[in-house]
Amino acid sequence: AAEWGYTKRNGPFTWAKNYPTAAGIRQSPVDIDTALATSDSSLESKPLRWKYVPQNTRTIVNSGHGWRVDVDSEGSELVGGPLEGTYKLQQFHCHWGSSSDKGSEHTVDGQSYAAELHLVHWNSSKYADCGEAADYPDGLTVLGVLLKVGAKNPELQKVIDLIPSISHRGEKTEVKEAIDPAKMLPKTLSYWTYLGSLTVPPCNESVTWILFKEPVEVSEEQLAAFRSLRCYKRGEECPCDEVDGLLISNYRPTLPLGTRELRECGS
Ligand SMILES: NS(=O)(=O)c1ccc(S(=O)(=O)NCc2cccs2)s1
Ligand SMILES: [Zn+2]
Repeated sequence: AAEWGYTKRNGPFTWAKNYPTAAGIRQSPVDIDTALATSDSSLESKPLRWKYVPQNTRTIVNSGHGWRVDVDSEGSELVGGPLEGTYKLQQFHCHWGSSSDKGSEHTVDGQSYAAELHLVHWNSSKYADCGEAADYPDGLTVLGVLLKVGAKNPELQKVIDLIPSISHRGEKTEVKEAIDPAKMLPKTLSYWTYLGSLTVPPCNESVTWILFKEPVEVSEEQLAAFRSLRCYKRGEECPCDEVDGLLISNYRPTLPLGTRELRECGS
């Protein structure tokens, strides 16, 4: 079957054909209608806490759908806020658009940001690994960080420096200079949280989303580097009808929140 992607032929509006969950009622991303958000004292009473081991960022890979930094989960942990138990970091990656007026997956009161960073965690209190956790409603938690155009982001620059060596699908390389995921998070830790899904096929409805309110800055040049990734393998012809197979856009448009609760913590 033709591999899913982000073009007219294989993009988000075609995914439900091969991945029926993509048509579910607990899908992500969503538009954050800030007027709908309810503040919840139980969230305020259990501050979100994380611990990452920068030396455990192992490899960066071109998945064909973007770049992804795979992490050795050991030593990491995310607890508190809406979470029961302990979650461990599995990987982090990003979504962007063909120009900086769009590219984030979540929108806030209808406003898109230039990109969105996702730190993917799995419930190590209940499941053996990320793959198993992805099949359960409380299996995964993704920390989302909205990226807006501004100053060059020094921590993300360590990722950008590696992009030329993973220009084509399937290419991967060691991350030699440790990347600290904690340094990519905003200063203020206010967030929105709701129950959703993976934003790529198989779109498992197993994600507790935690989206920070404060955007983090990234430069236009850094966004341009993301768009230089190719969605096809070296030596193969370009399958996608994207301008010479460049991954210029890899965000899923928003889905309805429906009857789901949207909670917030912090102003
Ligand atoms: N945009 S997002 O944060 O929702 C992600 C996209 C892909 C993710 S994954 O690489 O963790 N695969 C998820 C898995 C599927 C099956 C076993 S695990 S998480
Ligand atoms: Zn993502």
